[in-house]
Amino acid sequence: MMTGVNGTLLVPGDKSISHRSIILGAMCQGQTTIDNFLDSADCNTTIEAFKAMGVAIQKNAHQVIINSTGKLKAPTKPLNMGNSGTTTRLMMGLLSAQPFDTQLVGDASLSKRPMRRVAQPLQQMGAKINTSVNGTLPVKITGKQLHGMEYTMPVASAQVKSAIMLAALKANDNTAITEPTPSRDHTERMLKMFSPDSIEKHAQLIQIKPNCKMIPQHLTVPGDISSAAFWIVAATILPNSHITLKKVGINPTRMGLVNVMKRMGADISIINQSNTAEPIADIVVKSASLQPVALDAKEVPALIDEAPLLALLAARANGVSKLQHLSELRFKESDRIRVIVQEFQKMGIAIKELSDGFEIDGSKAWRLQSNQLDSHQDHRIAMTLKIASQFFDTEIGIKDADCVNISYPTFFNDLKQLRS
Ligand SMILES: O=C(O)C1=C[C@@H](OP(=O)(O)O)[C@@H](O)[C@H](O)C1
Ligand SMILES: C=C(OP(=O)(O)O)C(=O)O
Repeated sequence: MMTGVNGTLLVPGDKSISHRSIILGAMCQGQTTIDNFLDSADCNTTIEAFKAMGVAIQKNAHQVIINSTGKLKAPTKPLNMGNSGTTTRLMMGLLSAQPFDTQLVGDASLSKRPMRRVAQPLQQMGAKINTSVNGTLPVKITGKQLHGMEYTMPVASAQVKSAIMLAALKANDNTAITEPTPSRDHTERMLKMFSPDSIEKHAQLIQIKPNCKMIPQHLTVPGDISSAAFWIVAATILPNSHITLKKVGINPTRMGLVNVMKRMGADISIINQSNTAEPIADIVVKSASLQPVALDAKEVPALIDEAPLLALLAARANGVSKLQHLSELRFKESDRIRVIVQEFQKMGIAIKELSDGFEIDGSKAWRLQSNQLDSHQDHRIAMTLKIASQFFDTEIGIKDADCVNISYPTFFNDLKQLRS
């Protein structure tokens, strides 16, 4: 009998919220403390950037302590954004409005990702930003006094939205941002804590009032639903599974995967819910058989980082799923559409590439073609492939699997614990 995943797990802190807690804490005069901070490569990139601008940040086992004057100093060399799209784009907003110039550089993957989507709206506020000719890093930012603007977002992106909000906090008049499709709203919720007078939100309209008081906070980061997602999927598709994931963030703008999985027939219960600035709950998951599914464009932002896992679910469903509206996946740490197709085909999964997603026939048996898979140095791909590889008796290697350190350094230990 095939064994599944079983037991109780506390997944690490949320990556998006950890980044924002450093950025907003550094903008306050005084001490901010952060419990359950995600100690991962991407979040440490954000810490290092602020240290390079004179902010005192200490880290111990599960707490980060920020002591800031509320003002940043000019860094003495280019700021290294590593692999982190969130750090880069949010910092572009913040740095555009500083009284000094900066340069941002990143690793090979980040240096391919589009930055004009952030540079252009910021330029409308008066920012001076030079990207490479391809619209990528390295980026040069000449600090300026910005003005407010009214902006309707062409792409649903929390990173672009947050960059504009951070720039707007230092502009000389108000800014209004309209989101056609809601994306994760952590910046809005956290800004309401750190600077209640600076933000009003009515449905998809966000209004920012600049130069309001920023108040340091003591906050606890919820468990990352995007990390919990690997176990939610593993427990669903591996027979004889039953897990409980404790204190996971269940912000509705992040719940797309769970909603789609329930439509597919998954057995997921949300219990012990508590409502703080970010709602949290325990998530209980048992094995289930799945129906094929289709996506509505509007639900995609709430599951964008979980799309590789959705492809895996479709590959276990009892029919053909056409997963579309996923073209944003081509601009992540790898082209996640091309890479998922290539690596799933190595496991004999019946998957076809579409311009904006995948067509997957889960009713066809999987047949391993190669016992060496490739993460393409993309953390979410590495973890998705590791869960998929649990279906085979043979040992399967995953190239550059240590890239899980970007968002989930304890992933392999947690897998061992749930499989034992
Ligand atoms: O704002 C954030 O913290 C994030 C927003 C999303 O990116 P986009 O804004 O490009 O959709 C997501 O993919 C990323 O992992 C984290
Ligand atoms: C896309 C991701 O992150 P980022 O954009 O911050 O690199 C991710 O974590 O899947």
